[in-house]
Amino acid sequence: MTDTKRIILSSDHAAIPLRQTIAEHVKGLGYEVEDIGPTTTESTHYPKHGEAAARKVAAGNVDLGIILCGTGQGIMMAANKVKGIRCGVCSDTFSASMIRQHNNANILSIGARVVGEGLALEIVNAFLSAEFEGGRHATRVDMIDALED
Ligand SMILES: O=C(CO)[C@H](O)[C@H](O)COP(=O)(O)O
Repeated sequence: MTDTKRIILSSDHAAIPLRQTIAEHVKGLGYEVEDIGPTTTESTHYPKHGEAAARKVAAGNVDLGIILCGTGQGIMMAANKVKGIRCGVCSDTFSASMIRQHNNANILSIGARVVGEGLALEIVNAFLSAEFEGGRHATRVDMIDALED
């Protein structure tokens, strides 16, 4: 495990069982997990759940986030509207490593209607075990962040 300790999770109604499975998995890896729900399967709106997790990551209350909706796309779009957030949707382990190594992503988004549980856990492992490489990638990430100003 890297120095990263605190992980926040959120989702909409489409991803509750997978989110809870990921939360237990991440706890088992030794991370401190804050799962901000929701816990009922009542239909809800993914932008507010993406925003809630993103604001905590952006504020430095946690180190990284994992967010989910049906496709992972809508909640990613919402999270990326919060200043300081770099969130990517991943359906494969290579991308999950690369969004950390090259893009310094601070939130991973997963589509619960896209990937099965086994692959989702591998994606989470890849994201959490990768580290930002800096160097030329830092220049490019700085350029992304400058677009917020
Ligand atoms: O994937 C999503 C957003 O990108 C949502 O989970 C999805 O749109 C929810 O759909 P429904 O209300 O039909 O369950």
